[in-house]
Amino acid sequence: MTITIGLFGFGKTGSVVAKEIINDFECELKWVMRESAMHEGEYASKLLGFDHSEGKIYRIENICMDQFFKHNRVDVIIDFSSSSAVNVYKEAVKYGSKIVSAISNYDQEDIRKLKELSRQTAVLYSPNITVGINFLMEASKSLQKIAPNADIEIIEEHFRGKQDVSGTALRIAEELGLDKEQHVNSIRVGGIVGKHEVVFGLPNQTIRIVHESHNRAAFGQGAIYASKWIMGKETGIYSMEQALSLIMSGEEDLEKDAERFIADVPIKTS
Ligand SMILES: NC(=O)C1=CN([C@@H]2O[C@H](COP(=O)(O)OP(=O)(O)OC[C@H]3O[C@@H](n4cnc5c(N)ncnc54)[C@H](OP(=O)(O)O)[C@@H]3O)[C@@H](O)[C@H]2O)C=CC1
Ligand SMILES: O=C(O)C1=N[C@H](C(=O)O)C[C@H](O)C1
Repeated sequence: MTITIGLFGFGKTGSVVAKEIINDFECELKWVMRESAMHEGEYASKLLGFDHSEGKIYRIENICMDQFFKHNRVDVIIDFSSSSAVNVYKEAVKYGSKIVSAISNYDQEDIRKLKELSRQTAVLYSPNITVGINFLMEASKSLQKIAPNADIEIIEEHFRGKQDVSGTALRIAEELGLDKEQHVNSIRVGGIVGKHEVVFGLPNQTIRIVHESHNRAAFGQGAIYASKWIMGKETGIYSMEQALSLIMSGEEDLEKDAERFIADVPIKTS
């Protein structure tokens, strides 16, 4: 069964996520929503070098919310745009769409609205939607149990233009019971896609657990994994940890799932 997807955001990350969705045989990109008029009415697939037409681009201010979602219903909305988009896709939920939000730093009112939507549909929210960062979180929690007296610092590194503190790093601090203001250290240099390091300081040695996203395709693969997982879920709010729980518990073979992440998925030609 093909999963139909509506994508919010076609920027640094959304444009790469769109390519991953188009490349996935089990998914169909129905539309892309963006803020500016750039490429409005064109197809994301054509802009990304495909021959076929998939993922028509719309400008958010030019759509009639209710009519658009009524006539362009999708199974899952994936959000790589901004905090405020939640005010828009609440209309889509009326037509049964589920939500996978990757927005890393919601403002308080918008995160409340997102949680409100989870009363009507299944919502998965993750500030870092890669499979690997969830392994880092589990490993860090395990190490903290083994070495409860270690000093712990979190270092997050991103591209120079990233304004906000990494939502992932804040989540890691929360999971480890650390003061987010005191123990998250941000570095902004060059074009770093995303690196998170948890440093455990012991009297005579240091242990570091590091996750690095080398390509924004990692976020697309994580969002697609989450979209496939959420299809079978009832109304409620979910995390990426929950979506990966079978893999994390060893009950599911990552190798089997890793095919989605590491195999060269043949590009659609039709
Ligand atoms: N959870 C995760 O693992 C990850 C999360 N992120 C998060 O994804 C978000 C986007 O990151 P990034 O791609 O670097 O940002 P960019 O600024 O490069 O792209 C943002 C995109 O969203 C569009 N946009 C902004 N506001 C709206 C809106 N209200 N409705 C529809 N479209 C909108 C913009 O439109 P236009 O192009 O027309 O201006 C643009 O295409 C950030 O919150 C970032 O933290 C990023 C990577 C991984
Ligand atoms: O803005 C980004 O690009 C990223 N944001 C997320 C965050 O703030 O944690 C995740 C990823 O590291 C990339």
